Amino acid sequence: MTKPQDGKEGKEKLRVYEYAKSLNMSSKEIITILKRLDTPVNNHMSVMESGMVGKVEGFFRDIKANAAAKRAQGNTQANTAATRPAEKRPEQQGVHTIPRQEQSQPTNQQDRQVTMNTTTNNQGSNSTEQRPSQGSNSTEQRPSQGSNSTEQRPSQGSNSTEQRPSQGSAQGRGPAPSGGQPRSGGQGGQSRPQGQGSGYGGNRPAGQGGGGSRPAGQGGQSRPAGQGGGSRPAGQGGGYGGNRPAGQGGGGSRPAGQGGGYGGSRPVGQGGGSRPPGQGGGYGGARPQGQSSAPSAGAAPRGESRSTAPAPRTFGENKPAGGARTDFNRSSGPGGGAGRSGGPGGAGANRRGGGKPGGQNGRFDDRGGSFRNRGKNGRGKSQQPQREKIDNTPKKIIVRGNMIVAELAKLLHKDASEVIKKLISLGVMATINQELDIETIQLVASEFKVEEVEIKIPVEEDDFETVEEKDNEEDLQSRAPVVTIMGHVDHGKTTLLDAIRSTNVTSGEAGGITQHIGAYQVEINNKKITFLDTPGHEAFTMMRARGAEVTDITIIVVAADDGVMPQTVEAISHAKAAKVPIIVAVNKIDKPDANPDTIKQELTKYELVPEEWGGDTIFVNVSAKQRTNLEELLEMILLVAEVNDYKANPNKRARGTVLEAELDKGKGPIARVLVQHGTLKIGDAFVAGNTFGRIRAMINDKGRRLKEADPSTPVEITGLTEVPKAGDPFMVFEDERKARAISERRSIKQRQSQMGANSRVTLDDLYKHITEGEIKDLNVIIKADVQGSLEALKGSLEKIEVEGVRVKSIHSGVGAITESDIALASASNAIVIGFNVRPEIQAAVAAEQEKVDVRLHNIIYNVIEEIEQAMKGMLDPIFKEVVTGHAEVRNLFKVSKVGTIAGCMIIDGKIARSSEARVIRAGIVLHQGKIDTLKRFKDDVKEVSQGYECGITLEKFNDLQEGDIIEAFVQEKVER
Ligand SMILES: Nc1nc2c(ncn2[C@@H]2O[C@H](COP(=O)(O)OP(=O)(O)OP(=O)(O)O)[C@@H](O)[C@H]2O)c(=O)[nH]1
Repeated sequence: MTKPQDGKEGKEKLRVYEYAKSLNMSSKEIITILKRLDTPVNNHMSVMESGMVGKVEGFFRDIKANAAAKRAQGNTQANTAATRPAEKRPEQQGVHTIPRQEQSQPTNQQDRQVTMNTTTNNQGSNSTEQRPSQGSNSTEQRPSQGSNSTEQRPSQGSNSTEQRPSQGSAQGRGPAPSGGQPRSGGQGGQSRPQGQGSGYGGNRPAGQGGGGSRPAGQGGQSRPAGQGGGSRPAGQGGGYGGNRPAGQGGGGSRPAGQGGGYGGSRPVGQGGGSRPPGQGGGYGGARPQGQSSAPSAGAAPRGESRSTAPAPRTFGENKPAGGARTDFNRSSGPGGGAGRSGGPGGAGANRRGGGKPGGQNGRFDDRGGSFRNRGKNGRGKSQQPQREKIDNTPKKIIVRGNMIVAELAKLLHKDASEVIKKLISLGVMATINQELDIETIQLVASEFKVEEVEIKIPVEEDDFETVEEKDNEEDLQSRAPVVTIMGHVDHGKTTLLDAIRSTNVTSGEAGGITQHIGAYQVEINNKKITFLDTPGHEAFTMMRARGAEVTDITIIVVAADDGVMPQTVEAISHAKAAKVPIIVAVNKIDKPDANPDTIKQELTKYELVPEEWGGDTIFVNVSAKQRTNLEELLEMILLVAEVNDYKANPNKRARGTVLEAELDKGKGPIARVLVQHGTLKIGDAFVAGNTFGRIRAMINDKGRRLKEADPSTPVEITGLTEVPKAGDPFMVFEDERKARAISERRSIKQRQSQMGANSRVTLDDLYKHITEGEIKDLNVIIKADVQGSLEALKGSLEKIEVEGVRVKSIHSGVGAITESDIALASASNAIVIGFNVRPEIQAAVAAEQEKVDVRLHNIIYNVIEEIEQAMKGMLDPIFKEVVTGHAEVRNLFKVSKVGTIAGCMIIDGKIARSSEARVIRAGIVLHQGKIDTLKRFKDDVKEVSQGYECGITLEKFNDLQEGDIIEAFVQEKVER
């Protein structure tokens, strides 16, 4: 006997997936079948060991055989038993009866077994049906059966394996009288002893046709003599056409129809000979074109079914002539070769290519276990109510953002491969792990006929401060403006705040003792104004740097007797950077030397031009001390507020900003917050920064307990679990649990981001920001040692323009770089340029913390070049200055020939003999050069660390003074 499979295997290693592909099946199906056949494999890459192919083919054959047998059985029964109406399962009708029969037949005992089997059955039956379709009438009937099996049986489900077997036996044909033909349990694919049943190939070693192994006549037992293997020529084994020697085709010898199953697979001409083309039930199809056709006809006893009809579904048709589809088929293939293993028999056959027989091809579906009708329904069934392909595609899907193909497939109840195919048809080459954007998801969903795709992008509640809530215009109501008072030291900010607070308390609360809660409200003309209690631009900018935009209006206080001072200018810069309207309060006009007009004049330099001079800045002359003109100032604030129309929606959960917070011995953590949106209520669960809590109590600036606080109201709250920070965002959530979860996630995120890179602009990544369009202006803060350098530098920098990006000086001043400069840079995404000045210690620390880029220079040309190159993306600093330590000059010793020796104390870090040094006096760099000598007592040393005294002399510089700071630094190579 030929063992086609063997032959094939001999050529090359056949892997499961290849084999599956050749059968147009999935690897999973083959793996499942192999498992059932007790020859499990690991995965789709496993090699199909010798014999496996045969087993699988046998398995298919058996299925075919079963189907054929069933048919035969049906016939027989029809003839005989009235009891078995089955036979008459004409298409539809069979329905009723058949089921019973089958069920009745083989016991259900083993049933249950796997739907797969059932499936198989179906297939078998299907094939049968199809044939019929092609073939004569009888055929059709069967089909019906087939169909029955498919759909109805399901119910029988149980029948599965066993039944078939029974059918198998049935195939044994004829006799299989009483359905009982006891298919010996054996028959059922797996359960059958090898070779028995009409030989469900399954157990049989590949290539051994059932015939071979079957004891004569077994096919057994059930088969009537002649039909079963017995009658078949050796090797033909139950219908394994393949095995049959060419020409032998069981067909001939087989009683009609029986050969059934196999015929198809037989090599051309062979089995065919005897069978009518296409008959071999499922197999006919399998035959390479032409081959099958040949003989066939008539031969098949059941001429009916197979009869003429060209193997209908046969794959054969689709396949290239002669070429079998499956590998094995091929092997035996074309040559019409004698027995190719009927091979793929039934199932296989069904599947092949177009091959799927009239659609019925059943398919094993391990998953569902159920039979899936794939193709179009076979003709044979034409009249039968086709079973609707179950379309389990959901009508609506909810998309919560991008997802990968596998996730989408799951959502659509599809195989990933189906989705991938669809994507390819849409021109998108995707892999199973490829992420799809929402648009593509919608497209694919519509291709699968999903009626509705709901997009639900979850709101990023963890970063609630970044979420801008849009309110409907009709929900908005006017709110009090929030005002911050800024100005130079001693110009009267505090006095002004106090004066306003004490003279303009809300009506009805006059005389009430105001509490310090970070802000307070006054009322004038029945309108409220909220003043932030912490004057000064540092606090203001600190808030901004933390992302809190609290202030609506700023009041710059300038003492009329003092004029515009450095901090006045800073305050103006900060207010402008925040794009907040400015009102100038010229204070201390009660003083005899007060000269408000000079102030006005000076401020025009900063683009603050009074209205009477054609500008748009409101100036109000006041005396905080004597409470003069305070009302006018308040009215001006209301005027600005009116123009800007500050509004908020009070009818939603509250959001705001923490103004101050502390741990109170009696109350625990308390926070003073400004409600900015919505209404805050007692009992509300909230998150403040990285902490959370539930409002236990609220008091306002008059010390009164409140139950609710609407927009622009400052309140002190208790009920926190920890102390938040000033500037922290505050928001109410539906419950405490959620608030806790969010606060925890925020803490984690904050820790992570602190470890991560900074997002502030630096000269090193400036070009990237520019090219990405993130930057339109390069904000700079310039500090210089003298006004002249400052102006020169500022003028030169503002002339630079690269690719439409310009340098914008948001603040400039004379003196050391202060913490306030860093805060402003941080809040305004600016870089700080120091010309011949150094950062104050606190400023250096703040710059480090806030990741503000501070560039220190002493040659204007270098500054310009550095900025220009950075803007062109050419900046490639190779070295970066690293300050290693500072020494304070405590004593001076003048030694002739040596020069001035500075007796120093290392106040931080260390100073190495090899490092460079600069001399700083009051924040100004006086000298920069090399260290000449570094001694501890009389010894030269390489370096001296913090806390130790030492003697330092500098090259070419002797003009040291006590109190000077010697800063040591080295140039380190920077990895870019
Ligand atoms: N004559 C006069 N003196 C005033 C007026 N306003 C404030 N002063 C005085 O100016 C001094 C400084 O006033 P503050 O209110 O402390 O000034 P500040 O701007 O808050 O000062 P810092 O808090 O140090 O920044 C105090 O002695 C006040 O009494 C005013 O309108 N007229």
